Amino acid sequence: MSESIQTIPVGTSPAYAVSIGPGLLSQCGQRLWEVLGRCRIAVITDDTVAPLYLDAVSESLRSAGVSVSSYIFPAGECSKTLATLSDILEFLAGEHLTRTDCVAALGGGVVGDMAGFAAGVYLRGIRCVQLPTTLLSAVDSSVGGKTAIDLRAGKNLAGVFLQPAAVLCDTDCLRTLPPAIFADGAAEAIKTGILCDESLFSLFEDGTLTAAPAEVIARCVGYKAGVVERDEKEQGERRLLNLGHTVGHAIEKCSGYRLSHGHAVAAGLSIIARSAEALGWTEEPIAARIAACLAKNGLPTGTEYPPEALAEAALADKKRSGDSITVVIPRRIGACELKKLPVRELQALIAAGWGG
Ligand SMILES: NC(=O)c1ccc[n+]([C@@H]2O[C@H](COP(=O)([O-])OP(=O)(O)OC[C@H]3O[C@@H](n4cnc5c(N)ncnc54)[C@H](O)[C@@H]3O)[C@@H](O)[C@H]2O)c1
Ligand SMILES: O=C(O)C(=O)C[C@@H](O)[C@H](O)[C@H](O)COP(=O)(O)O
Ligand SMILES: [Zn+2]
Repeated sequence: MSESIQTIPVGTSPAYAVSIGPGLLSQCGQRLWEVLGRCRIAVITDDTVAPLYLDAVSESLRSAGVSVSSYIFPAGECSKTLATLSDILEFLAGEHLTRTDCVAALGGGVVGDMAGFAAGVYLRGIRCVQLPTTLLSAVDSSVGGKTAIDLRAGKNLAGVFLQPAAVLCDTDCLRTLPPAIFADGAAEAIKTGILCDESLFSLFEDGTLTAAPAEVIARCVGYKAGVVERDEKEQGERRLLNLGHTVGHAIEKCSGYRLSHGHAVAAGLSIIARSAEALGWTEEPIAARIAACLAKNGLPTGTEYPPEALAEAALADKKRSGDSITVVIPRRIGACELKKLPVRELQALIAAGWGG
């Protein structure tokens, strides 16, 4: 194995490894053979990623003796639907994949969530591997086993937990990302810094990623792996990973999913930081520093959708339980906490941080 590849173990049951470094897609055949053994692989990808990377993946798998087929759907959040899930499931069945076979998600978080969901329910569950190609999928969505589709009622409202059998994160893929899509990943990495690591947050403060992306990816994955090992099914601590998402998901829904997840989460992070500070819940002033960091990375720090609309959209949040909702509150950069509120107080909480 190459020296420049870092490997992070994720101690869930079953356990798996996240490999991070250059050239991994062209080595995926050999690497996946070692993890999966003899099987057929159905590669699920989108129509932006396919022309860039599908040939390299298919060729590598075939030269390792793996039989490959592929399914391509239109890129973007608007494909994260029951209709796409149904099409993927019909494809897997039409290809006669069996319980010993595997789905490979080649793409960003949308492909990862769709392919993971399909693998999790096809034949009541077959294996899945994640081949993330966006910064967001590298730092966040390829690890931890959440999969989902959006429903008319809200974001990510149906899904299953399915830990991948392996994650191969080829950092060369990040070179073809348009700046706005790179920024989406920065939003989740900045979130991770606010959750656990001020020095990770600081890497983003001058607006250019000064550390190599592989280092940032490894630090984000290392933190997420620990949280997921302790709370795989989100009974407690894992809810912290939703920092900025109660408002962020509401913004995505209000925009008709035209605003990207990363951009919406950035606005959600800024709003909740301003709210927490205004209500005296932070240990020190943090909101201006968080907003400046996000803005330096080309991300929004607010939204046009009013607090009433956001609070209404947030009623579908999975951290709601009856008349209560648990929100993630930043205390300082590097430490956050969960706070349970009556749902009726959510609009006032959002309003406290809404203006920029
Ligand atoms: N499961 C989880 O834990 C988790 C975590 C975070 C986010 N998510 C989900 O992930 C999704 C967002 O993921 P995303 O930001 O990767 O969006 P995405 O998957 O829509 O990718 C963004 C765009 O980039 C294109 N693209 C992908 N790789 C590329 C490359 N290397 N070069 C050029 N273009 C490329 C895609 O085709 C798409 O058009 C949301 O649906 C969000 O809910 C899930
Ligand atoms: O892995 C997690 O747990 C997260 O919350 C990571 C989030 O960045 C991600 O967007 C996740 O899909 C949101 O989860 P949801 O359960 O609120 O849909
Ligand atoms: Zn997210």
